Amino acid sequence: MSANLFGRPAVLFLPASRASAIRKARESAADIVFLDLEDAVAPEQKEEARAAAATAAREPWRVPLAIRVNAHGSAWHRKDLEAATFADLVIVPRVEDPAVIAEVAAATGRPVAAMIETPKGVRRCWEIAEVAAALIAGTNDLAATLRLPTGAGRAPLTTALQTIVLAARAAGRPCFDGVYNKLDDAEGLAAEAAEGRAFGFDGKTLIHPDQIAPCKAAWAPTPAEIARAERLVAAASGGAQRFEGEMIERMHVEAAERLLAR
Ligand SMILES: CC(C)(COP(=O)(O)OP(=O)(O)OC[C@H]1O[C@@H](n2cnc3c(N)ncnc32)[C@H](O)[C@@H]1OP(=O)(O)O)[C@@H](O)C(=O)NCCC(=O)NCCSC(=O)C[C@H](O)C(=O)O
Ligand SMILES: [Mg+2]
Repeated sequence: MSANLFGRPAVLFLPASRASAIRKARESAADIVFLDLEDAVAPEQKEEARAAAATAAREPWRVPLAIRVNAHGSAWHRKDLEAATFADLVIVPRVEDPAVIAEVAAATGRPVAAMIETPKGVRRCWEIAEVAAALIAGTNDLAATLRLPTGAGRAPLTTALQTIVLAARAAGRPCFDGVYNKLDDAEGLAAEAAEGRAFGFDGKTLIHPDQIAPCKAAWAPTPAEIARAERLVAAASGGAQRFEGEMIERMHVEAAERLLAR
């Protein structure tokens, strides 16, 4: 499957080593599932996780199934690529060089998405977006590599997040926001998801099934947005005009049509 990743806001990560999570993900309302072989899996479980990911990826899924391999240059990367040949999409963490994407695509024959999670990755984000199937913000690693103090929040990440969205849009690729670590804070998750949508991301990566519904709600157009879009499309005359006290032009009509199509 060469999956269309647009219009799929809820992207669920889970450790491939955790069988119960794979079962839960299959039954969940996630729009894309990422089986992780990297940071969610302890070194002594890498082999087992790789085998489980390959088995899961061979089975049919209702949604696109991705495998996140260990970083290029790590001890596990090469073997992970063999498992990833069964997935719809391969995710490569800590990408800093577009050549890595080309190499992984050649080795697996699969579309390859890049995680941007270091300053060097942000610096080459534009080139990476040209060859990657999607961009994903790795906000934990970004915070770590920037040496942000605990609790610094997202303000110091603004330039990186906006660069990821700009690079993805310039290349016509989908892009996904980073994860929200606080498992029991549905309100905080909803706020961060709304912020991600406002930034321009196509969706958000998630770490627990309980985060799926608030994420989908954040990306779903509200009844008020839908009603306004319907009125705007009906009123559109082709050029600049007054609409409910605001100027609208072609791009506003196109945005309203996109929203209605969703
Ligand atoms: C964070 C967790 C370790 C919490 O686990 P736990 O406390 O055991 O959760 P629960 O008791 O609430 O679990 C209840 C059941 O739900 C299943 N479950 C839990 N999480 C998931 C999931 N993500 N997907 C599917 N199913 C899930 C459990 O298996 C339980 O099932 P059952 O036993 O049948 O009742 C855990 O939630 C977790 O591991 N989350 C994902 C971690 C992960 O994938 N991390 C990698 C991505 S984050 C990252 O690295 C981003 C990036 O790289 C960056 O730098 O920012
Ligand atoms: Mg990371």
